[in-house]
This record gives sequence, C-alpha cells and structure tokens, in this order.
Amino acid sequence: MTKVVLVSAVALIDVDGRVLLAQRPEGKSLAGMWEFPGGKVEPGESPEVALIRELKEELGIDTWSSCLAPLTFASHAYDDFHLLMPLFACRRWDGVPHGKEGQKLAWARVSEFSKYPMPPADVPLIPILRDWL
Ligand SMILES: Nc1nc2c([nH]c(=O)n2[C@@H]2O[C@H](COP(=O)(O)OP(=O)(O)OP(=O)(O)O)[C@@H](O)[C@H]2O)c(=O)[nH]1
Repeated sequence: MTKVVLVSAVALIDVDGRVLLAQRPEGKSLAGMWEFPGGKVEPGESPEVALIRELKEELGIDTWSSCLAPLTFASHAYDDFHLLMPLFACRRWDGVPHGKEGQKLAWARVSEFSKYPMPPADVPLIPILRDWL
C-alpha cells in the first residue's frame, strides 16, 4: 500500500518577482535537484507551522502564517511513497535566506527554471507559478 507523505513547500518571491530555489545536497534522495524550500510535516503540525519551522532551520529566516498564501499543490507517485505537497506563496519574511545546511540557493525567474532541474513532482507546478506571478 502506498504511503502518502505530506511535505509543505513555499515559493519565496522577492521584490523583482524572482523565486528562491534550493539545491538538494549530495547523499539525499534527488541530490542535485532544485526544489522549493520546505520539508515533511511532522505529527501534530499544520502545513504552515511545519513550513515556518523548516524555513528557520534550512534558511535562517522567519515568516508567519498570515504571510503564507495557498497557491497550488503537487500530487506525485514516487516509487516508494506518494508525495502530497501544498505549495504556498510568500513575499514577506525577516532575515536574508542562506543555506544553513550547506545547500546552494538561487533566486530565479520562472522563465529561467529550465536551467534548474527540478524533481518530477515539481514540474507541473512551474506553469501554474508562471501564470500566477
Ligand atoms: N522541500 C521540497 N521537497 C520536495 C520538493 N519536490 C519533491 O519531490 N520533494 C520531496 O519531498 C520530500 C521532502 O522531504 P524532506 O526534504 O523533508 O526530507 P529529506 O530531505 O530528508 O528527504 P529524504 O527523506 O527523501 O532524503 C523529499 O522526498 C523530496 O524529494 C520540493 O519542491 N520541495
């Protein structure tokens, strides 16, 4: 039976309309792929709370539930689990994002996303983000 894994992710959007992508480090699944910041929702967490925690842990920034607008979601069958991933949009945070776990970051226009290979689950999200921005 497939396990559904809930992962919360965000398109952080800067004043120029660029979106932050983070590269998955070596040694992890999908290493080298560029993804939206976020991570697994732990038991007892809402997607928003999980995202706020992950943004602090991974990027060293603070944001708030009121700044997280639901945008779309990914639903993708990986070999070993089914990913369900709400994608929020966020334009307000405190601090300057930096890769606290050594991951590379890139601010990219959606029109440049083809330069940044993304996990298969993320591919259908790109035109939605492009039309929305
Ligand atoms: N944060 C994030 N995760 C994504 C995206 N697209 C996508 O398929 N994922 C998958 O969602 C899961 C996120 O888990 P995670 O980031 O909290 O945990 P992890 O690095 O330890 O993953 P792992 O257990 O697969 O190694 C990973 O399997 C990752 O490949 C995305 O755009 N952002």
